[in-house]
Amino acid sequence: MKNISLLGATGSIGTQTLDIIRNNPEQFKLKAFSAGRNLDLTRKIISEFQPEFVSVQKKEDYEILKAELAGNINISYGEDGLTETAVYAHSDTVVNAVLGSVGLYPTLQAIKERKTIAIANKETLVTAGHLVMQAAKENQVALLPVDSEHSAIFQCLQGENEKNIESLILTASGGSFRDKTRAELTNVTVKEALNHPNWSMGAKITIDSATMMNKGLEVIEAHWLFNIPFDKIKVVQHRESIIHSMVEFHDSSIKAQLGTPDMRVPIQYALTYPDRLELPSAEKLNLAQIGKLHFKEMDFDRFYCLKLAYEAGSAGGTMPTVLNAANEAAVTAFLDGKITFLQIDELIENSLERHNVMKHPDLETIKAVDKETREYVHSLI
Ligand SMILES: NC(=O)C1=CN([C@@H]2O[C@H](COP(=O)(O)OP(=O)(O)OC[C@H]3O[C@@H](n4cnc5c(N)ncnc54)[C@H](OP(=O)(O)O)[C@@H]3O)[C@@H](O)[C@H]2O)C=CC1
Ligand SMILES: CC(=O)[C@@H](O)[C@H](O)COP(=O)(O)O
Ligand SMILES: [Mn+2]
Repeated sequence: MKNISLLGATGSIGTQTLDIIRNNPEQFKLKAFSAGRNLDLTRKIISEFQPEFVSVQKKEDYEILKAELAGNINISYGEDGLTETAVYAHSDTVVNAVLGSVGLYPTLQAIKERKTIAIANKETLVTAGHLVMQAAKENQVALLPVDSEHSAIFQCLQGENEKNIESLILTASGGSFRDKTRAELTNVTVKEALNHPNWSMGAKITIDSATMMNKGLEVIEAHWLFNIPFDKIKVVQHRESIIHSMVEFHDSSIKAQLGTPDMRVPIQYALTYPDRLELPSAEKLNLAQIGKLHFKEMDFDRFYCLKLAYEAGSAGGTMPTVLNAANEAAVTAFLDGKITFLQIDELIENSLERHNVMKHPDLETIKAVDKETREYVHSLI
């Protein structure tokens, strides 16, 4: 039995994780979870899973729940509450499915408590991958990828020696606007941007997918998870999202992991690794029915955010922290209707250009750079 703390239970990854827990009561028990502002779903999760601990984002929601639940469950709130969820004493496994770099500190604390970490929250690895990987190594904690591309690479690497890797090849669907030219992006709407061709996901990652920043964040995530230099991490456009990613070896052999686009597969694998469980509701892949798969070279001028991410990742130090914070602030502004789609890359590029990189930043420096970058982006909007 795995006892689970779930960060971001009310989100897209969070609710799919709950599906897996629901369908495998002998294997998994939800001990603690965090939510953001969705109180209705929070109540439903408490009622169905009867956890011991819950945390919400805001104090006012905490007060409401506290009155309703009358001492039957431990409740907390805010960033402290997220960390309390992550380090909850009766949990051995943390699924980090919260959104954004707010997930960094809880992850570091959970690692110190020697919890196994299933990580979907890529912003945490982009913001301070060096701190997370160092903490995981020092505490001998497993960091299991949930992101579909990284799960694919992780699966391809089973039984392989990392010294034989030639390159990692991440696949990119191209997102909502993949068939538009850059000029055609001038007047696109939030509603259009939220219409991903293959995946049903939270709003922020769907916009990241449309700008191709999602793949940029994933390149940096892969660099940290698999300890591979940036010049050995490639991206290829693949519109069907059937091949989730590949590993090329020195002898020119390439291994790929395939499947229909369903995040429950990588979530479940992170929870059962090195074993597997059945997932009866997952649609089986029928290649004969699909007939053709398509691949295309990445165009770095068209998908400018991917270029920015490679540059920030290669510069290292605090540069990826700036990339992530500027992107989080710009995407929120786009979703709120305050800026246009093409202003997202502009704001990120401005933030990167003015930043003097600091090498080997500690947690306090990371937090300060993250905060200062968000303030800078807000000052430009
Ligand atoms: N969705 C997907 O298929 C994939 C997602 N990922 C990554 O997983 C992470 C989660 O993505 P996704 O599930 O799509 O996102 P969602 O927006 O659907 O869910 C985010 C979750 O985090 C909570 N949350 C948001 N902000 C805060 C905050 N400041 N404090 C506390 N809780 C907060 C939300 O609460 P509430 O809704 O209650 O407000 C919700 O539970 C991201 O890092 C994303 O990049 C990676 C691969 C695939
Ligand atoms: C499901 C998942 O892992 C997402 O990160 C997905 O990969 C987004 O697709 P694209 O970024 O390739 O459009
Ligand atoms: Mn992904």
